[in-house]
Amino acid sequence: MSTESCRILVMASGNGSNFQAIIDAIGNKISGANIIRLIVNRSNAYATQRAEKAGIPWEYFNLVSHGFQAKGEKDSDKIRESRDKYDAVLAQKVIEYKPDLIILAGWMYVFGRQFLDPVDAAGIKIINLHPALPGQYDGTNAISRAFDDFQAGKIKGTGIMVHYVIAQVDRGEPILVREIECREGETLHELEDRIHSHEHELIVEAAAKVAKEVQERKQIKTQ
Ligand SMILES: Nc1nc2c(c(=O)[nH]1)N[C@@H](CN(C=O)c1ccc(C(=O)N[C@@H](CCC(=O)O)C(=O)O)cc1)CN2
Ligand SMILES: NCC(=O)N[C@@H]1O[C@H](COP(=O)([O-])[O-])[C@@H](O)[C@H]1O
Repeated sequence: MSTESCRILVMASGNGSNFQAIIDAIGNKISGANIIRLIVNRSNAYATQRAEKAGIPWEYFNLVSHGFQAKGEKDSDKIRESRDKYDAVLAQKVIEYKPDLIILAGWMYVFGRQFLDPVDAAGIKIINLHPALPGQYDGTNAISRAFDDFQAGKIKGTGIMVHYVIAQVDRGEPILVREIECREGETLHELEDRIHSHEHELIVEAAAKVAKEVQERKQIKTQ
């Protein structure tokens, strides 16, 4: 029986070290899956270099650079309108590539329903890597916020998770969660490095888990 491969599309905004972890795991820790494309929203994202080296097609698609929002726009209604238009076009773009799974690996843009609803209707799952425990430090700068709270004696540790993506930021169902202790005397940079090394493991574990579920679902459909 032919095994249907899970088609993975990755979205990133920066360095792409988690994207690299996924690339390196394809064919071993992540079986029956292939990365069909990378989409970035920052032109200087090093993740694009990683895609080039790996022979993975990539493209840059940005809210301002591609004409959806005027540079420096401050009007909230215009911003909402431009984000909705960007989301709708991005959704159609992604759907045309026919991924089974979208992995947000340091994708620093909040999707609205104009993206989420069409992608969901197309049966495409979206998962996100976030450097915090469920319900803790939603949004950006999660590691530095946890570091500050540890320094202030408010927490003893933090963690990371991979979760399904829903409209409410970082509140989707967790897939995998890993607690990470904070250490006295550790610098923010040292904590960030330690967390990133755990992330590279967790993102691969989560991608493998979801890709397997997708494969099984596709095999059932072909029977
Ligand atoms: N609808 C959802 N969109 C996204 C989710 C999600 O759970 N639901 N996860 C994020 C990833 N993320 C945290 O894990 C995150 C990334 C970025 C932001 C944010 O505030 N972005 C700002 C721009 C910030 C910047 O450019 O530096 C914005 O979108 O205006 C919050 C959370 C991905 N999307
Ligand atoms: N809220 C989302 C968020 O903070 N994501 C974080 O961006 C970094 C991307 O690193 P990378 O570009 O080296 O993969 C990772 O630490 C990831 O958890």
